[in-house]
Amino acid sequence: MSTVANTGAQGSLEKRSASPLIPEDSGPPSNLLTKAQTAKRFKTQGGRQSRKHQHPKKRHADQAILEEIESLFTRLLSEDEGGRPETAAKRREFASEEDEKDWYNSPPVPDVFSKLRRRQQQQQQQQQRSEVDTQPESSADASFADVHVLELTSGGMGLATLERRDIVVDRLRGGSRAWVYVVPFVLPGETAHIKVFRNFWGYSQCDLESVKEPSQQRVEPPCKYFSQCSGCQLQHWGYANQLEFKRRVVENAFLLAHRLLGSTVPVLPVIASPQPLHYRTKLTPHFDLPKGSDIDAKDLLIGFNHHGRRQVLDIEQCVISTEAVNRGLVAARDRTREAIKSYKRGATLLIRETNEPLGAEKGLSLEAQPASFEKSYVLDPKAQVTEVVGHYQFKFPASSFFQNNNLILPAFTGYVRDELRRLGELLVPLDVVENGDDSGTRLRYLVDAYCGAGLFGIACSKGFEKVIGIEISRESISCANDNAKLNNLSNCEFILGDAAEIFKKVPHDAAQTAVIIDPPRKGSNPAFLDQLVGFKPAVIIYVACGVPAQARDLKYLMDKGALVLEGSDSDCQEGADELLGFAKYKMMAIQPFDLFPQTAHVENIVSLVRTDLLK
Ligand SMILES: C[S@@+](CC[C@H](N)C(=O)[O-])C[C@H]1O[C@@H](n2cnc3c(N)ncnc32)[C@H](O)[C@@H]1O
Repeated sequence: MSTVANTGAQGSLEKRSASPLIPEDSGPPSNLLTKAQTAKRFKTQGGRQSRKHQHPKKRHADQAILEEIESLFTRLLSEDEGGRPETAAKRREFASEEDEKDWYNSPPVPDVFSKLRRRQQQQQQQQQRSEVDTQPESSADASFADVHVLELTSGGMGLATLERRDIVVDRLRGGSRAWVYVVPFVLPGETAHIKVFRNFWGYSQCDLESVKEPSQQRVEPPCKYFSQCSGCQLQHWGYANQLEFKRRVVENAFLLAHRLLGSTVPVLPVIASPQPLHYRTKLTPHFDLPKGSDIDAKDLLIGFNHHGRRQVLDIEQCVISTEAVNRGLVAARDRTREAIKSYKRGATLLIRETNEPLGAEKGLSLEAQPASFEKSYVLDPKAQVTEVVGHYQFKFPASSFFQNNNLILPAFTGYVRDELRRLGELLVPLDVVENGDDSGTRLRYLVDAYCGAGLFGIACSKGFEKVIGIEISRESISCANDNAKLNNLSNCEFILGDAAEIFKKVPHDAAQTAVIIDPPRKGSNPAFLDQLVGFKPAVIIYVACGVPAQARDLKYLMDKGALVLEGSDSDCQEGADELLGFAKYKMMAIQPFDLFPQTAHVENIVSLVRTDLLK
């Protein structure tokens, strides 16, 4: 099978391979980020710290890609040595800052833009000199190459090198380094023909021209827009392989980026979405309308960003979205086209599925009711949407936050509920501590921080005396309180505010309290985390849609001494938490979930317990 992603002149490789593409005397890009820079990355997930004084190629490079390259090299070395990642630290450093700059300033591929300019100039000169031979210079172009894909980044981009894996490992072992090509829509182990379109500090961004040696794991993408639409990254990979890839993404984020885990807490296999297609309950296609343009409705492009172009790709159907959402997409496109004259600029449309339970009496719990729904869609952002998760109903405005894969939500919330029960049983029962008898239960209170419309607080409320949620969106908090009433729950209260403030408002004994946190993709922040471990809840369940940010937050707790790894010295410092003013936690499980099949996104749930309360 050979996939052609782009058409374009096939470049000659002879010219390129004649010169040494990878400098012999070169070291790995091990010092791309200093410790201080890494610390500053806390502020944003992407680590966009001030780059004013950096070299332009480094300033514009994607820091996340640089880290992934670093992580890949570290792993290649450690795998090769059959040992722990730490062994990679043996690599030779650059001799000097100048040495480092020189290497990054002269990538093994020439500056593609200056080359293009030179070629244009040559062509002009040639045309001026001779009117007879107008044949342009052959498409021999050093920006084409065949590369070997070693791995995918957490965003699903291939990291490839000119040489095969074993030669790259040899180079790394010898203290040398390899230039990396970042290529979309490829798989590990494949050989791809690529075209470089931009060079950065240590890597080149490429278009995929064709797959020369496909992986056996490659499958036919189910969507005709795949490789043009920027929405999905993994449709060309079998679903089981996607799941294993996501497990490794979590493992790498924890184990390698932050040396967080040691080998004591394995990352569990990813829990799959019940359906790898037709699961998405919300779509937000958009269209552009340049100022003053008088576009014909039939020519209007409505869809998603075209991969690698500043252009909208017209999308008629989306295979990862539900059938109701696809019906809504048709209606939204028609409606927009009909009303095109009323738009002055482009806009983003909203399509959201709503699941009205059939036969459910309004305001009653759905317990014991048949699970049949009328699935329809809404296009108005203010329209009320209903979702049913297990025995609970949730209502919220179409534009506000709610998880977008409702098929997996019973398993997702059920896992958190089971984890609360399981961890509660691992703790010393309350009355043993208080009265010396063992009849009491430990976890009586639940805090749901970043609670949205109350999903986790409500779904896990059973068995808790009191649930308190906090959320910064006024709209969501009002929905959360309404949802508690809708489900006849009198033990739930949702408060408007910043999550970092919640612990001042929790009147309950921390040693009997579990906290669920589910922050946005950028993760939490030191203010919240300090208060969290200062409050000292018995159990913490951290739900994350941004795994790198989650790993960073846990590393913060580890550096602070609040998260201890099994066997580490701080594990045995009895009572130190009393002096320090925060509790110490142990990681009990790392469970990823696949809420977004076919894309590179992964959700991850980490469970922590207070070490001094463990039986
Ligand atoms: C990933 S969503 C999770 C919502 C909810 N747990 C769910 O699963 O439906 C994150 C939520 O955090 C809220 N949020 C963001 N920053 C916050 C802050 N500083 N304090 C409280 N809530 C915040 C957002 O409004 C959003 O509803």
